[in-house]
Amino acid sequence: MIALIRFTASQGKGIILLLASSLFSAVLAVALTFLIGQVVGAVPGVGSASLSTFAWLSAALVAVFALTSVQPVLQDLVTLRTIYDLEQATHARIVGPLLDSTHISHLESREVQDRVSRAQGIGSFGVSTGIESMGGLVNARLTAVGSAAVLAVSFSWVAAVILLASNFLLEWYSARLLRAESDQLDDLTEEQRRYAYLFDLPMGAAAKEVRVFGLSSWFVDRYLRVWTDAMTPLWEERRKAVFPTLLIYGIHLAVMAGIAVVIGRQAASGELSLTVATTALVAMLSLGMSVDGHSASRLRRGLEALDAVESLPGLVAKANGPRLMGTATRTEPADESEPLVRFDGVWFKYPESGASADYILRDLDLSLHSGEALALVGVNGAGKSTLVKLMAGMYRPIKGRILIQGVDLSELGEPGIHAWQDRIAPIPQDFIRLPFSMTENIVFNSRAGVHDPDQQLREATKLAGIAKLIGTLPHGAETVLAKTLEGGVDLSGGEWQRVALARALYSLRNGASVLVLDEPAAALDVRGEADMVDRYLELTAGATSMIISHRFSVVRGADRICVLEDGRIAEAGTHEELLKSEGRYATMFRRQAERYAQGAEHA
Ligand SMILES: Nc1ncnc2c1ncn2[C@@H]1O[C@H](COP(=O)(O)OP(=O)(O)OP(=O)(O)O)[C@@H](O)[C@H]1O
Repeated sequence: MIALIRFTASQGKGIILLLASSLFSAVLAVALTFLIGQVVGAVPGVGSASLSTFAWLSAALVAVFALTSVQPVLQDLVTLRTIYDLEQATHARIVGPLLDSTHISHLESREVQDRVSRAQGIGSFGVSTGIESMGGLVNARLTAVGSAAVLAVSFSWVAAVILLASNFLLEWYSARLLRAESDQLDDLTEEQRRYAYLFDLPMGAAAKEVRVFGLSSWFVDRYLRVWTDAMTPLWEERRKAVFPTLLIYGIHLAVMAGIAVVIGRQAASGELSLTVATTALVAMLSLGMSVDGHSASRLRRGLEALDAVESLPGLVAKANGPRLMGTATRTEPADESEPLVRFDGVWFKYPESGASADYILRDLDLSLHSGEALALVGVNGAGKSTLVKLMAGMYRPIKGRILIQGVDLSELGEPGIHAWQDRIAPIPQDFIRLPFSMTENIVFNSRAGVHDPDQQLREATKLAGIAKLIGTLPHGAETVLAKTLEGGVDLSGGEWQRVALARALYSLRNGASVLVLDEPAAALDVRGEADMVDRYLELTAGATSMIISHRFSVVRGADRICVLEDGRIAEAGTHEELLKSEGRYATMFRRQAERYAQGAEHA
């Protein structure tokens, strides 16, 4: 609770307003109780009060009643503002540690994913719902205390204590019920991710395939099955709880009815005046209805969500291995003779792949020299993309070192790794496709400080072969690349690949010096591929480059080609040298060349 208040207080005055508003609401509830009794007792002809006293009391009652009616609207305004600020702050605290790290192991960690789900609030019971409930709970508690005091003073402290005990029983029970339910939901974070994924997929990434293969009903069926399987135990628990719930609520109602009967009898026998009887009855009703097990449970969930938010940075750090304590930020050469990148006896397998999984890279040695155009080939799953991710410092080797111009990546602190990552201009296989303009897709936000960014953009798009395409777009380079947005267009896979190439070339002209192309021609047609081959040297001019491709036409122009096999570099040399040595490369190249030749014959 203290943590929640501290967190809310850190977001500004919202918490003070929220608590003040709850206090005001409780004061109004008690005042209403008191005034109803007084007004009834002062009705002309019933009590001894004068007409003017009755009029004043009635006016006060109407005023309090009016305030009671307006108060929820004010409370909503305060709550909405506070919740809005809190949701933003919570979101920033969740996303911050996930995005801040230079590594990405945490994004593949199930433990981190579960913690993120909890931080966001499972079953939508998050930090902000907890805060919202805190207001309701404070209100309920103060109303209960005030009403119990009025009941004790006006009627009987025994009745007040019994009703408080009944309230407590009811609250304890409903809180227990909700706790059991939310604990069950906690165990379902993976299932929730699975059905959320199945829900999004047919409307997003797999929209086209789902339709072409007629998978719509299969997806709906699958989604419902996963969802039903996940929810069935929850419903079963709810079903089992029906009878005990009726029983507990029945006891509570019986207690209230019992007190009402005693008050009524004492009023009828003249032991209680009409004012006191009415005050006691209203106080009893107000106390009996101030039970709020839901707010208490939601507050507990909010605290748990806050706990998850606060522990997330530690868990992210744990998933990425010991924190980078290195202080080196330099990635400029200490020794000019050192290669730009050197893998030195590197062993690697993915952190989440388990102890029994085989290593993907095994004692790998590889150097990439400044200004060199290096190509990496190997069969599917050989570990080429993995090697690039390691080179970019997104994962750490399990054994061995990766040196950047003589400096071990593990000796660089986070700023050093950031600086190194800034020097890499990549086109990964699953490159980013932003639903923004063509310009934003290429330059991101890096126009500031760039000399003549428009000219640079023109050069990059020309070199990537999309200058003509931009000319045909309705708003030129400012056209939004998403059909679902107004004025937006959809690009073909090959066109997107050229946009990604333009992005890499633009960043190469603005500080980056290492071009990494992972299957850059995968979506290009024959002419596009030939064009890329012809201009390979032009594309990589002035840069150090690493190109990965299964298309040998693309890699043959590289200064050096390395064959990755069984986790290490099995062969290395120029295209001609490797052909001459009649090894693995030569076999793969000839097989592909034959297929191309056969294809040409049949064409
Ligand atoms: N994030 C990951 N977590 C666990 N295993 C992974 C992950 N990414 C890749 N792998 C596994 O690592 C191995 C190497 O994958 P990688 O993508 O590096 O191969 P590749 O040589 O680039 O393959 P391709 O030519 O098909 O692109 C594969 O067995 C793959 O299943």
